[in-house]
Amino acid sequence: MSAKSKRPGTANGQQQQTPNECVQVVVRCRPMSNRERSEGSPEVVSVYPNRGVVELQNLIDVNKEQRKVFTYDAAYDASATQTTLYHEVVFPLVSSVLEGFNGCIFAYGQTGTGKTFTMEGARGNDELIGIIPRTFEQIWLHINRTENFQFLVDVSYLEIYMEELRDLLKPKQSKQLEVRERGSGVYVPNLHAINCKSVEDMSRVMQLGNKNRTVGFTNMNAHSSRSHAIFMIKIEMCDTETNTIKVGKLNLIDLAGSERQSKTGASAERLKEASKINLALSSLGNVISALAESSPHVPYRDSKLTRLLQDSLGGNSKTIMIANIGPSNYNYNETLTTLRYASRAKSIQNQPIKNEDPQDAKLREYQEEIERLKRLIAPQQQQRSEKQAANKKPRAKRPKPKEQQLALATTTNTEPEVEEEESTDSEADKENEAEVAKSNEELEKERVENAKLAAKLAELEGQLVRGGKNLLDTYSERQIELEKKLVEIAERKKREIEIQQQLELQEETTLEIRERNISLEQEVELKKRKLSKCYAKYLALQQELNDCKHDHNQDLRELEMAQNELVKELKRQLLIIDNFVPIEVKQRLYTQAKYDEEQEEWKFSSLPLPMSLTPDGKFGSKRPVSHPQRRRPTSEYALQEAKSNSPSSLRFKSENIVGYELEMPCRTTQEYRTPKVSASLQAVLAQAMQTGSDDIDIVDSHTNSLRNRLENIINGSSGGGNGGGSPVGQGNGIVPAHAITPGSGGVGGSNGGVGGGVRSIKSSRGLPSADSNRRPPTGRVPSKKPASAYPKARGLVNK
Ligand SMILES: Nc1ncnc2c1ncn2[C@@H]1O[C@H](COP(=O)(O)OP(=O)(O)OP(=O)(O)O)[C@@H](O)[C@H]1O
Repeated sequence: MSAKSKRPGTANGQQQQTPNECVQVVVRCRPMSNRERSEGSPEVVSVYPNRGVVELQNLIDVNKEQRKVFTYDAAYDASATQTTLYHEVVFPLVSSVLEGFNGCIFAYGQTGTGKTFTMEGARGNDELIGIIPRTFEQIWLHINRTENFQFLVDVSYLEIYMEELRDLLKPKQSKQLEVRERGSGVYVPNLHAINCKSVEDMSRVMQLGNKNRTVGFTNMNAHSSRSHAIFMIKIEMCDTETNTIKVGKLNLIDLAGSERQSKTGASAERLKEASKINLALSSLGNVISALAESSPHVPYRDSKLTRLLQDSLGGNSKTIMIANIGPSNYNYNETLTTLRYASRAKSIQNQPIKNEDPQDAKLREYQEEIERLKRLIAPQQQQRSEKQAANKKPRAKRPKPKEQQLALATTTNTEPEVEEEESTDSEADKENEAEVAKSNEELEKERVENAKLAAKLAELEGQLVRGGKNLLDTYSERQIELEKKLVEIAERKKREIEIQQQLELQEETTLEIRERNISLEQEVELKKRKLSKCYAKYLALQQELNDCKHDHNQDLRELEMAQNELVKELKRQLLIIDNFVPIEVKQRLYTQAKYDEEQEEWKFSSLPLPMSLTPDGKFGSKRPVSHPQRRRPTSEYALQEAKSNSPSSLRFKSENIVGYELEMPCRTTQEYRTPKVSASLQAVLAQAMQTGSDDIDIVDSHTNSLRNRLENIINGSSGGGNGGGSPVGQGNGIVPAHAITPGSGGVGGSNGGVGGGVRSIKSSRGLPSADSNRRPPTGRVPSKKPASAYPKARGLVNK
């Protein structure tokens, strides 16, 4: 979704738009850790809080630019206290939230640089409490001071662990949490919210959530956050005089730290976590870069984290990014990356909106419900009291026909029938009593109903907090004054930094203007200087590009390593499945396993147990029952299977593992195959073997020429003597090694002809003779040897 296309609508009530506002970026550098000190790693970060400047020194590569300077909205060194940071940076933002704006503060940085310390603080030390608990105090101080206002404060707490949303206030909730979008921004349906009425209530909720948060040990941080945690506060405020409602939402985010696997010493599980953390953080980096470059496409949908931060980055929220860094040279590359992202984030523009009279305000709903309940209860109470009064009065006897008769009788002086009169009287009394009992019953019912309504009314009214109630209980006047002064000082400091930065900028421009007005010669000089400046900038950019490439490659390598680890783990598990899980079970598991695209994980669909109909007509399990006389529970089925010889019964013979045959490794070599030798040559060889000689040398594999040469040798054995003119010396042929001597006629001096494809085949007797020992095994023709004295008719000559 593009940054421009994504603007919250005004469908739900009025949303007052204010001018665009940049994301406020603050850098905080923590002190050197004990480990860094003991390792003697030098400090390479210099912070100039008065100018909002951070300087990073490069001690690693002398060929690169030595100092890198970054400017931010504010910069804090190791000496900055939690209170200073809160008053100077966070206080104004929370004040805006209390006016009905959306606000977001997120801590970003490498692992172990103090994100959790900044957001939550150190537990058990009031001076060191972090931003989140301090916002509780500011919010309730404001509520307790504000008269004629009703407040409704709800708190939620969630984490993103391995790309999955988890409700930290209801960790066992089975419903899958999702990020959704509507007119007023992103939200998480079904996320549990707890109503709070004091600082203590909110602290309790925070502690409850922290207990459920995923943390772990790494080499870089003993208490490392393995998830991104988001603490959400929603404050609805109603002006009781004008009856207008405002809603302020504050998201306080402690991100998990980016980390290098090599430094954190991650195990397989930590590696998976780290790769998800790094992926989410790199998608956050991509969103920041896209927004900074006003790219038409902003990849919010790449991760759950960026989806949740959609309103805070390029959306309708006032946002503060706190970039945490470490001072040591050991973390130079990570610090540089954080400073670069922080620098880019400065140019992200948001369009904060004031949420006035939103339709979905719970407070309005509650007020309407309270009114309705009040309207219901009041007339019922009146009716009840009337009824009660009526029941208490002695009931006037109804004018009965008999009384009328009596009256008539007195006037006419006739005698009434007394007996009849008495019986009708008692009947009327009975009727009266029944009526009273009935109305009492009705009254009781109404009373119970009313009590229920009153309880609901009390509950709803209890959730709403009236402002301006117990100001003096919470803070004394002097404290309030002090707070005001602190905020004023913070404002002044902020302005000072701004002025200082403007001054520096103006100085630069004045210098440029002055330089512009000088002579031509100087202009050349100026241009040269400008050129060198540009060149330096170009070099710096090139350097940055190289660094980015290097970072990218490193990320890639780490991902590959993570992938390798995962593949290894997968192979191990497959090996276990292949060797230790029975085939039927394996097949059943494979058919049951389904990949859930949405959750990106495998799930088992449960298959019903095989059921059969028993003789008495009931369904029973097919699973065989255990045999009673066995040492360990064994089913009938297993016993039957054990007796049979089918391959599947192996698992029932004894223990599974013992019953399986070993899987032998596959063969990687081939059987030795004797080379093809022509029949004639074989015959010759066989003949030669019969001579009982030790070694025979055969030179060349050409059968025909072999035959020729053999014949030559056999026929012209006399020529084997001195000066025989044999063709042997001319190249290929079977050469009786001893026959080839320098002095042997045609052979002499023609050793070159014997070279090339010389092969040596030993006789089956294997061991070389004493003679052969003397001969070099290279197949080269010995230079001096006596002429052969062996029978020539056989074609081969013994050594
Ligand atoms: N400004 C600071 N002053 C003193 N100590 C600090 C400061 N910042 C961080 N620390 C200490 O550094 C250590 C690591 O801090 P913390 O756990 O907050 O890092 P983190 O960035 O949240 O790490 P992770 O991403 O692994 O969760 C803690 O012991 C913390 O007390």
